[in-house]
Parts: sequence; C-alpha cells; structure tokens
Amino acid sequence: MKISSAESINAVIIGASGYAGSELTRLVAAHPALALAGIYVSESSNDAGKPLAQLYPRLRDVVNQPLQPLGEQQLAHIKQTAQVVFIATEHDVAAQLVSALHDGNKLIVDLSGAHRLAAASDYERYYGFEHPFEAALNQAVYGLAEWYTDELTQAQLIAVPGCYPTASLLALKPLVSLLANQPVIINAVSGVTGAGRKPKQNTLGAELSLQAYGVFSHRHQPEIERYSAMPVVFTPHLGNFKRGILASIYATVADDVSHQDVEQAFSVYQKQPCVRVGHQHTPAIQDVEHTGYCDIGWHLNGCQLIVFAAIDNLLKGAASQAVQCVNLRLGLPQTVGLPL
Ligand SMILES: NC(=O)C1=CN([C@@H]2O[C@H](COP(=O)(O)OP(=O)(O)OC[C@H]3O[C@@H](n4cnc5c(N)ncnc54)[C@H](OP(=O)(O)O)[C@@H]3O)[C@@H](O)[C@H]2O)C=CC1
Ligand SMILES: CC(=O)N[C@@H](CCC(=O)OP(=O)(O)O)C(=O)O
Repeated sequence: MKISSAESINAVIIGASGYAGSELTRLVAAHPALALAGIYVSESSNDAGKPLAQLYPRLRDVVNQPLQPLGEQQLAHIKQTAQVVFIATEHDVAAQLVSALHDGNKLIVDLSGAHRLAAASDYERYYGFEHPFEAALNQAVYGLAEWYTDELTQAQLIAVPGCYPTASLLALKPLVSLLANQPVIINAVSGVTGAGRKPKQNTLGAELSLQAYGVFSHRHQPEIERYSAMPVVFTPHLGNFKRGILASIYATVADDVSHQDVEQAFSVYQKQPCVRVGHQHTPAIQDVEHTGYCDIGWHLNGCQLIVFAAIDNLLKGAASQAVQCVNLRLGLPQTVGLPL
C-alpha cells in the first residue's frame, strides 16, 4: 500500500469507545494521511449510535461521528472498503476479527495481545482462550516501532506491543549484549486506565491503592521474554492514578562493562524521535503523560545497572505507537500525527 499526497487512506477503528480506542480515534481524525471512515463498538453495545463525544466531551468538535454497532453487514462493509483496520477490543474478540477480516488487501493493526506470542498454545496458557487463526501468529509483525522498522514497512498485520512490554523492551533491548547471566527484574506501576473502561471491582476508586498483581503469571512476561530474548522476572503493580507507566528495571552487567559502553548501547536511540534517554535521569510519568514519548534514565554502580522507563500507557503503550507503525508502513515520517 503506497499513498500519494492527494490521496487519503480509509481507516476504521473497532473498539473506539474504549480507553485505547478513543485515544486512537482522536489521533486518526487529526492525521493528514488517514480518513476516519468509521468507528465501531459491539453489536449489542449500550453505546451504539451515540456520538463518541457524548462519552468523551473533550472530543466535541474533534470527532463528530457516531459509534456504529459491528454486525455482519458492517463487517462486510469494512471488508470491502477499509484500507486500514485498527482493532482495540479484548484479545479474544480481536483474534476473531482478524480471522474474519484478513484478506491481504488491507493493513490490520491489532492493539490487543492476540498476535504477539508465537504459538496457539501460548494463548491457552497465558490468555485463556483457544486461538482461532494460528497462521496469523507467523504473519504478524511486532509493532515496537523503533526495533522492527524494516519489517513494519512490509506488514499486513501489526501486533502492537502491550503497554508494560513497550516500556520494558525499549529500556532492555539496547543492553542485551552487556548483561551478565543473571535474571533481570522488572517492577512496573501502571495507572488504572491500563485496565480498560469496563468497570471492575479492583478499579473502583475506593479500592485503588498501590498493589502488585499477576505475580509470576502475567501474560506480559512471555511477551517481554520473547522480544528481549532474555529471562525476566516481571511484576506489574496497579497504582491509584489515571494514566502512565513507570518501569524500574534491575540488571547486572558483565564485569568489564563501563559507563561508555552503556552510553554507546543507548545511542541506538539518538535519531529516534519518540525515545529520550538520559544518564542519571529519573523519568517521571508527568513528563510523558498525553505524549507518544518513552523517557529512559539509566544509572550504573559497579555491575549494578538500574534503568527506568516512563510512557503514557494509552499513547506510546497503545494508540500513538499504533499510528507510528502505520506511518512506517505507509512510508511517512514516523512522527506524523503523533502527540509529541
Ligand atoms: N488500556 C491500555 O492501557 C492498553 C490496552 N491495550 C489493549 O487494547 C485493547 C483495548 O483496551 P482498552 O481500550 O483498555 O479496553 P476498553 O474495555 O476500554 O475498550 C474495549 C472496546 O472494545 C469494544 N468492544 C467490546 N467487544 C466488542 C466486539 N465484539 N466488537 C466490537 N467492539 C467491541 C468496547 O465497546 P462495547 O463493549 O461497548 O462494545 C470498547 O469500545 C485490549 O486488548 C487491551 O489489552 C493495549 C495497550 C494498552
Ligand atoms: C493496569 C492493567 O490492568 N493493565 C493491563 C495491561 C494493559 C495492556 O497493555 O495491555 P494488553 O492487554 O494489550 O497486553 C493488565 O495488566 O492486564
């Protein structure tokens, strides 16, 4: 798929009323090369027919379209007319949608985890559903934009990384050759929008605190291990704030690794517009909130390396990274339409 300057690409968003989908809708509506051709929720959704701006008043006069129920007829219409389909639904729904829509004529961008792991059996183990379309797992390109740039220019199906893996992998991947053979520890805290808009007991205001969850069992552990090619101990934490992730990563470097070596490793991001790195920096969520940046800070003391990475979970951790990937796929500068 190539575009000329006079042409805009028809893009639809399924799951547009969710936290990730609504951010994505805002970015696509303002994107100079994309035309927002439809926004969808489930067929029986309570929000079907409502303008998106009724749910999110900050989108008044920004997105005027109504949310459409996704029935058979709408699915057939998307199949015939859309050039880019963004999916921001639950993982199992996304897997079914990719299976229904995948035809080689459109770019599918899946923000869920349904195409990030290697084998159908991983989905039974870590996601608790039977994957309907195993062949898609081989075809999907992992959308960590700074690292899979060449692959993304050819992709038909993009698996946008999870929010915790985005922060963790951007911090870890440059370091792989410097680390000693010791487990890497990742402790990451997320704002509550990471859990989605559907109400749940543990996301009620009165229940929120700061608490670990998913100990030794979170589905992002295999995702981080797959794309860093190293064993990690990953522990997510839910915080009592709305958005953002701070990952604190503890690693041991090999005996002869110097400050210059670490500096050199992170210079891989020198020309990357969405990643900002600083020696002895301690990144804060407020500095990346509502932006598509990942801020990284590193500290070396002898062989002990501590790296911090901060992102907005809904942007670099989901919606803006999805747009960054589409920009690469369309041959555009990767920052077009990104909130930087
Ligand atoms: N929140 C985050 O920080 C991140 C989320 N993600 C992933 O993105 C996806 C969306 O997450 P999030 O926005 O938080 O979730 P939400 O629960 O906030 O939104 C889910 C959306 O999907 C819609 N939906 C549900 N079922 C269907 C269906 N059968 N057909 C069409 N639309 C449907 C919902 O609308 P309705 O129910 O009314 O139909 C809603 O619009 C998930 O896979 C999540 O794991 C990835 C990275 C970060
Ligand atoms: C706070 C919170 O609940 N976070 C979510 C992660 C959200 C995310 O990145 O995404 P994927 O589901 O797309 O992998 C969780 O731990 O399940």
